[in-house]
Amino acid sequence: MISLDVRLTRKGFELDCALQSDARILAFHGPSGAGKSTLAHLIAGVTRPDSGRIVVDGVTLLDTENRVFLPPEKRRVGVVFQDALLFPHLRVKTNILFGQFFTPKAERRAPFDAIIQTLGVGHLLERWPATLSGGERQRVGLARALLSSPRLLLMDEPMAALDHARRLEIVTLIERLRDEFKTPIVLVSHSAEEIARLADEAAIINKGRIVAQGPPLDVLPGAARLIEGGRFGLINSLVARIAAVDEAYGVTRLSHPAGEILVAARIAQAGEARVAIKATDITLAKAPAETSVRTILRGRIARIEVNGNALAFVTLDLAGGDKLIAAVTRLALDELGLALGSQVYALVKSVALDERIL
Ligand SMILES: Nc1ncnc2c1ncn2[C@@H]1O[C@H](COP(=O)(O)OP(=O)(O)OP(=O)(O)O)[C@@H](O)[C@H]1O
Repeated sequence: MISLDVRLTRKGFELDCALQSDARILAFHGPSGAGKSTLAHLIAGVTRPDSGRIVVDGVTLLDTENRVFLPPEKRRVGVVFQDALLFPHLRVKTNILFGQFFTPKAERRAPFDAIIQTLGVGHLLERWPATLSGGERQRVGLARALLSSPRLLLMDEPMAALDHARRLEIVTLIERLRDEFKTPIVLVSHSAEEIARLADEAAIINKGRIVAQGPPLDVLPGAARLIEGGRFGLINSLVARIAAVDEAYGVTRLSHPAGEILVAARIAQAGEARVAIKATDITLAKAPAETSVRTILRGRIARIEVNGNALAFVTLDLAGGDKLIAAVTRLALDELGLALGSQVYALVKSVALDERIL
């Protein structure tokens, strides 16, 4: 879907990035000032590199050697930024229709009605942008971007300006866009939890370089040390089957191949639920002892990533195939004699429904 190799020098900042990806959702992640937005701007065409090449979906957007530079409006890269920039003097409907303005008629594949429906903006069409809430503005911005039948949807911190409820709404929406419209997405995000939930691949950018690329759970632990407070942001996201609601105690039991998960809430829905488990809320044990912890998952240590000096991120292969990352001290690992390949139990003190965390 995307292949790029670009260089750009600014005063005090040098970017030199090469990557290839076929991910449905590729995330750019890294510390502030690393160059994530700059890379996004290079793909969108609003910034020119000193040299390089960018190909999306087989179309060359930029090739300095051969003097190719498609201007932003010809790239068909749908752009959604933190603050959806809508034209204030145009009603919502006209703002959305503007999306296809630069798309040649023959290439206008995006179904207006389906987009309006998926994004739930039908009732907003006659409104003025100034009267919309942040979440509504974001949805209108997305509708406009999708209507351009984009080869790629570029989202730069689309959720940063939203509160928790709106954020969840947009996360769910992005999942639907990915599944229903099949538009590849590049998501710039400083939130490890957002990436773990949405992306199938993450590129970690530090000081203008891509320092790692791979499945989120493989590369996020290494990236956590680059980011202030990063270790607190690592959250696992597991899907488990709702087995029973215990009305007397107000808890819900979920069944996962690695063990039972107990959520301290009544879950009204049936079927499956997605739960969030913070890496720092996990204790590792060699055997499940008598404790108050009620979520105990069986796994094997697949990877140990030392973070700074004291802390280690331990990736477990859980029974059933999921991965789980725990943040524990290196001291504890050594004292327990835990190493690669060890069988362990992950004791989880508090499990939340994913919806509450995001
Ligand atoms: N228009 C610009 N002109 C000059 N320098 C810029 C410009 N935009 C960004 N920079 C600089 O380029 C570097 C990379 O910035 P960029 O915005 O790409 O980082 P980022 O990873 O997106 O950071 P953040 O997470 O804080 O948004 C920084 O040193 C920044 O100060």
